[in-house]
Amino acid sequence: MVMNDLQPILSLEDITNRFGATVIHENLNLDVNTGEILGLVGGSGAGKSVLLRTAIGLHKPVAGSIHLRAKQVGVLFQHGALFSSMTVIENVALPLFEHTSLSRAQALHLASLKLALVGLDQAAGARYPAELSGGMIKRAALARALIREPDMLFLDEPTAGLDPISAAAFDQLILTLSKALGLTVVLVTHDLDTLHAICDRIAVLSDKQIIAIDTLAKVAEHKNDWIQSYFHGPRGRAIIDKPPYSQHSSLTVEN
Ligand SMILES: Nc1ncnc2c1ncn2[C@@H]1O[C@H](COP(=O)(O)OP(=O)(O)OP(=O)(O)O)[C@@H](O)[C@H]1O
Repeated sequence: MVMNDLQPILSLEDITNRFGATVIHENLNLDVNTGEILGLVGGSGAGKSVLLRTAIGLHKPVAGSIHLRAKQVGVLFQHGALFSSMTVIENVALPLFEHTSLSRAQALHLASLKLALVGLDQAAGARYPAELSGGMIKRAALARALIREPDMLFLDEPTAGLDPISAAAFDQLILTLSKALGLTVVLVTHDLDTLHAICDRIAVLSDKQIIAIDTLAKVAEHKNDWIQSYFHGPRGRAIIDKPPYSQHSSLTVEN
């Protein structure tokens, strides 16, 4: 309801994570709004993946609290490879095999619907992961993340390893699905194009905390050194200075 939508779907409060003596997060706070696509950025090793794992309950912080109000969560892990010994459709259906009492036939039928949703046909579903392109594997992994009808998706570097055209197509798929299904999305990325094309807000993880969270344009104005070099280096400038995809009337993106 409206009242619930005003509440963040995810709140991380005063989170501290450490491995041995190494502190990764210290009194970190982050709110994710219902329905938004939030991009989480930060230098290598800043703790983005650990934060994502903390949010979904796979990593227990040494201090702080997590309020996750999503009814169902889907996750696409950074190295979320599909099982090579199973066909693509079996991989997508796997969470249903494991977590529901659906029959095998029912689970496979639902998996085929999810494959269609992400733009993969039956022939792709019948193949083994090694027989798919990188872009198709990402799509299959996304179908698996969607199989239990999540209202929130966590994506760890969804476009890593994709060529620019496949990455742009995957960005647009995430955007379309998010808006069509009302999904809240948190995505960890190094991809400036992704941030620019689909993220409503950007959160910057640096020095163990979220040091900025706002629109791309506003975050890029922040005086922090990492933000300046990330958003205003040669790659960042090209992105910041161009209009979002939605204003590129002639752009078509295909896989
Ligand atoms: N299970 C673990 N045990 C010990 N150290 C860990 C563990 N998991 C992560 N770390 C350390 O925590 C730090 C943050 O790791 P994390 O993977 O979250 O970084 P990241 O921001 O996602 O980096 P990248 O952008 O390179 O993927 C790193 O120094 C990493 O070595």
